[in-house]
Amino acid sequence: MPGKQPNLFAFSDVNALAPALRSHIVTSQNAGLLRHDVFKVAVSGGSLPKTLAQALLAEPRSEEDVIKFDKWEIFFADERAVPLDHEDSNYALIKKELLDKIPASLGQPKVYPINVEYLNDTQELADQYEKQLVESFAKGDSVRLPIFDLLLLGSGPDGHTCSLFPGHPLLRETDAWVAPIEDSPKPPPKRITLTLPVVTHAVRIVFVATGAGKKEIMKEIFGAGNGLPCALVNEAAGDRVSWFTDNAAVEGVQFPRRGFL
Ligand SMILES: O=C1O[C@H](COP(=O)(O)O)[C@@H](O)[C@H](O)[C@H]1O
Repeated sequence: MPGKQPNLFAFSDVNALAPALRSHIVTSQNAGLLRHDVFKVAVSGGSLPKTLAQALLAEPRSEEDVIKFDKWEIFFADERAVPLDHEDSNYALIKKELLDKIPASLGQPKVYPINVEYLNDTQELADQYEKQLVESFAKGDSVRLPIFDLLLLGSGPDGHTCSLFPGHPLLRETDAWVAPIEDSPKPPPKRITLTLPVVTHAVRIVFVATGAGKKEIMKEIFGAGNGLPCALVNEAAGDRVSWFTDNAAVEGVQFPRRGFL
């Protein structure tokens, strides 16, 4: 892998991982607030929200460690074309795991769910979500891409991230910021997702991958020339990417660059 390499932070377990993940997120938050007085973040579903909640709902260890939720704008890295209270909804998951548990004293984030009026037309669902991004990021100006302060992503056991799946033509999308997918190999089939250029242009990108079930795909992602979506993000974004894993997920994985916290 040429150029700057992604960082890897591996921990004994999720309890050890969570405080380090929090520090990384807080650093990103504080940089975002300095830059534009807001913290623009996109989150994934799957196994991530639980770990994220463990990290973010812990007591701050100092004044610099405070999560300023009232300054957060939370978008979805991908979402399934289902109602917001459906068991497959990424919004429902993050709401249950995190949003509903944020103490009022910490302030509440501005959250951008999909517009469920368009569930039957995934192209329109994606276009409407992109419109929300345009309103938030461009504010009347013309911008080529939305630059998130932070993306919080998962990696599926097939190497997918967001709803960008291995070998799918959507990986070649260069114009749209948000795209529909109607043939997701992982159910449910109809979804929308941030596209690869949006993902790779974020200021920082975090992957959280835990458990022995991720070990084999982690070897592939960090192997040569596999074209897996997670590997494409690593290649394009280099050291703006940080992987937070437990030891079980990275047993036997050769990392070009191992970080220490
Ligand atoms: O379908 C999805 O899967 C990925 C990975 O999920 P995980 O449970 O293996 O962590 C997730 O990041 C994505 O948001 C979700 O829609």
